Amino acid sequence: MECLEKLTWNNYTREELERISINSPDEKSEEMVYRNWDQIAKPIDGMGKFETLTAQIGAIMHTDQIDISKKAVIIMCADNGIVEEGISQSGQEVTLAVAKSMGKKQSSVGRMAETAGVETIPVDIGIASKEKIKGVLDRKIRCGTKNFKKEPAMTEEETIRAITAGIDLVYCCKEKGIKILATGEMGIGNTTTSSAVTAALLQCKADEVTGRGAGLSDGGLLRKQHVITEAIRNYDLYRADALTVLKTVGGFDIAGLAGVCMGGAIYHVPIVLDGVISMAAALVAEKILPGTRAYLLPSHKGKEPAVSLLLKELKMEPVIDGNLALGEGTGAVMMFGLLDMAMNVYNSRVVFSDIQIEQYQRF
Ligand SMILES: O=C(O)c1ccc[n+]([C@@H]2O[C@H](COP(=O)([O-])O)[C@@H](O)[C@H]2O)c1
Ligand SMILES: Cc1cc2nc[nH]c2cc1C
Repeated sequence: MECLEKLTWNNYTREELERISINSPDEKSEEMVYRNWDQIAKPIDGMGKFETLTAQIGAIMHTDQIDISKKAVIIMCADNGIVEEGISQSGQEVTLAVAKSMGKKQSSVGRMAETAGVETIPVDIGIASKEKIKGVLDRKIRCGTKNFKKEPAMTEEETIRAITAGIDLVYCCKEKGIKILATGEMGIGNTTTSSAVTAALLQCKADEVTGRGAGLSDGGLLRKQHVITEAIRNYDLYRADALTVLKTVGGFDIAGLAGVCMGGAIYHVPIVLDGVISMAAALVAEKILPGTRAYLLPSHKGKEPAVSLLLKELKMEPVIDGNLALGEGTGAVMMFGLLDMAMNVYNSRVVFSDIQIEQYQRF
């Protein structure tokens, strides 16, 4: 646990961060996982997407002897200055309240994690309060971002510190014996920042990617779309690089989660993505460190409109299509439950000879 108590890394400069190179996952291990699945007494490809996902996990871990028994969800909690513009149904105080509940393992993700046997790691990366929260790791960069309608949300130095915190947490979790991680977040206003980042990076219109978030009136939705459109125009974001987009209209939570994605790629830890905020962070990570995508697994196709475009861009096909819009890492933790079932089949090694049947051959 000690490693998790404080940041163990120095911060990067932009140049140092961009110079990190990501290796591809191990194709031999991937092939071996597929071969093992074929030996199990079941129809060929019977486990569908779970065969692909577990082969990806094997490739990331460089083994076909897959162990994902120890799992955790890293939940980046932060506030967003843009909330001043009336783009969320909820007030900023909700971020602190839910983070406190997470510290007691009582929020939605806490209950789901209890069912799935997953550790929750809530992180204060920028909640708008000076309060130390029990059960929540302190990686606060600042008490909330600036209102991006008026000025960039973060400085470049703050953005890179948040990314570094995410990378560092993956390292600490790996040291602790955690084999696979999920991403989660809590932050009122973060569907606005995620939609803005997505629109800028995918060069699409705000109304294509902007939804009602945690529940928003028709008027609120129009305001949200307008704020994003104006920011893209005023900061010329269709022509900006990913780090600039992130610092201008993103948030500490998205930056921290982009760091978690990068950490997965650097330390060979599979990262299961949650909803729209996690996916926007994944896109940022892939743009800054190409190749990161291969270390990321989708979990669910959520309700926010940006999700479809993000999934297409990241070339991901999630298993769960639940219209979820909860965040906190709930969809990713749900996916852990399904992966555990798939792994139980895989590791049981009940092969064709066990049931006195000749193994099917692929044709
Ligand atoms: O994960 C998602 O896809 C998702 C979709 C809609 C809302 N949320 C959660 O709702 C909060 C953001 O909603 P909003 O309307 O304040 O931007 C934030 O705490 C997210 O965890 C999350
Ligand atoms: C209560 C509440 C809980 C949440 N969890 C994630 N986002 C949230 C938004 C609200 C409003």
